[in-house]
Amino acid sequence: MQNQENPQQIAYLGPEASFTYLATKNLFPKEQLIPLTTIPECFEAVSTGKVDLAVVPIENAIEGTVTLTIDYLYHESDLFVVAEGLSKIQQHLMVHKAQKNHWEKIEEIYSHPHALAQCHKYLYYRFSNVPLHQYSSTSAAAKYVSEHPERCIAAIGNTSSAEKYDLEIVEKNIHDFHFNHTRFLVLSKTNTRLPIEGSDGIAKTTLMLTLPVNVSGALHQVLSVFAWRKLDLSKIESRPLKTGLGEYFFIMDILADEHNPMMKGAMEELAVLGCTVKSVGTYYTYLT
Ligand SMILES: O=C(O)C(=O)Cc1ccccc1
Repeated sequence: MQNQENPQQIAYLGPEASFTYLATKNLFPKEQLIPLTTIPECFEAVSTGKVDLAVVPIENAIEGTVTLTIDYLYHESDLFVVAEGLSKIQQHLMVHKAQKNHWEKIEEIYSHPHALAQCHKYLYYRFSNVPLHQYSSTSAAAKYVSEHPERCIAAIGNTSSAEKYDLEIVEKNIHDFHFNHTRFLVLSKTNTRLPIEGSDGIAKTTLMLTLPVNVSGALHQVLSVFAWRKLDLSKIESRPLKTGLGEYFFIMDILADEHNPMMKGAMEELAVLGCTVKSVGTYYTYLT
């Protein structure tokens, strides 16, 4: 995944030291990394060819799906997923060093919405009356705190952010559940998966699917297409089609290669059942 003579340009949800940055740096240690402010900007940078690839968060073990990423994948782009990064996530409370002796009187807390949600119980019991502010990333929040030494405010994020923006970590591991991992997707304009080397070697295919309208048992039929072929689903989730209440598309992760004959058969059978189905690619998982 590296090319020293002609480095690839890889966009990620920045700024530097975000969780996405750490995953991206791990996946692409030799490439040129480009921080962008939002997930839609990452999609656009790949779609318009400004960068070769982009890395965005897709799902957290505590807080669930990053809906913006799923929705952009379905509604707003024709991009493919070419790899997945899986990272352990540890959230810490940090303040400006000038405020380190007053941190128990914090007046405002800043972070990415997923990070705030991962620490919901901690914040509820420890800082119940303190306003929470959503920021585009945990590192953007840390940067903001570093730029306001006169204010008794805090950010929630990782150790790299604390180091990069010279903040003091005042409480460690404040996420509510010990098992805290996030999946990140590597997006590309072409359906060319990253090499199997360094990955877990298990092919995963993500499908986006809509059911035929007003067919009783349609979801049951879809599931049986995979069940009798013994194709293992690792995820199924519905999201609004944005055309009306009760209208959804489904995201399904199948632990099989899209070129596997059983998968090809499944896709054909789904079409015959009246589903619209699109594969956004088969890819491998890399621990980051
Ligand atoms: O805000 C960040 O640092 C991100 O990269 C997004 C995110 C937020 C919380 C957990 C994992 C990723």
